[in-house]
Amino acid sequence: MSRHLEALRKYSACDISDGLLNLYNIAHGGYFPNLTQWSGIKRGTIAGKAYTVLFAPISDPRPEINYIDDIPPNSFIIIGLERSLQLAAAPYSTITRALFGGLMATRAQYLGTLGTAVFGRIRDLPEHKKLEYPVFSYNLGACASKGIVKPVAVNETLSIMLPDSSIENIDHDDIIVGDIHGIVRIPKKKVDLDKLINYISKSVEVDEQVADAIKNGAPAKLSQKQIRTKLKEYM
Ligand SMILES: O=C([O-])CC(=O)C(=O)O
Ligand code: NI
Repeated sequence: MSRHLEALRKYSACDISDGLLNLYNIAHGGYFPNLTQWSGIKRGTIAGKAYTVLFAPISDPRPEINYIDDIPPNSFIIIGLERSLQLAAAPYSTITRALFGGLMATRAQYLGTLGTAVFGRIRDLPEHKKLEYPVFSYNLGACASKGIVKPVAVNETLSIMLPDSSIENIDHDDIIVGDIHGIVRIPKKKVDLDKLINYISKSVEVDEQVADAIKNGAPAKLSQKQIRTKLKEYM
């Protein structure tokens, strides 16, 4: 695993989001809302390279592809539905079929994939739990995807609809960090990873100092303001 992925695993999705917002002014700190982590929570933070998979309606002219058998190690599989199938509000998609299941997870894990995030439904939850394979999704489902939607492309940019109907993209090889809070995208085109990781390490250190001050009776707002000024030199 690359040095950057190893380093990012030491932090929470919240820490990464702070860095992306404060250092790069990235919208929403790179966070994609409304995903639940259903399994693999014991593994802690997962940081992998986005391996994007696009699902389209069965009527799409592109043929169905096999995306699962040739995934590079340290990937984070990101499954998205075409724009026309997405909703801004719950349940976030018009598709009730599950896009990922236990057999896919078993293969992904065998290939050294670190986790899967599905902007839609997943099934076979007990299997993901037994594998301790990290799976994130909007919701659960029972029925397979066949006959309704199909995977049509890998490693193309995915467009994900947010609750305000705006669109955020995920590109192939972006770094995706996931934990119990959901997933955060580090856009490879915008971010210097050494600079980001250095900032996050200082920011976590400073937050520990703020926590110590608060435990000793100092007011929270004032402590945050005073102690966090130290971070300016890393920006
Ligand atoms: O059959 C499917 O569509 C997916 C599935 O359940 C599995 O991967 O186990
Ligand atoms: Ni299954």
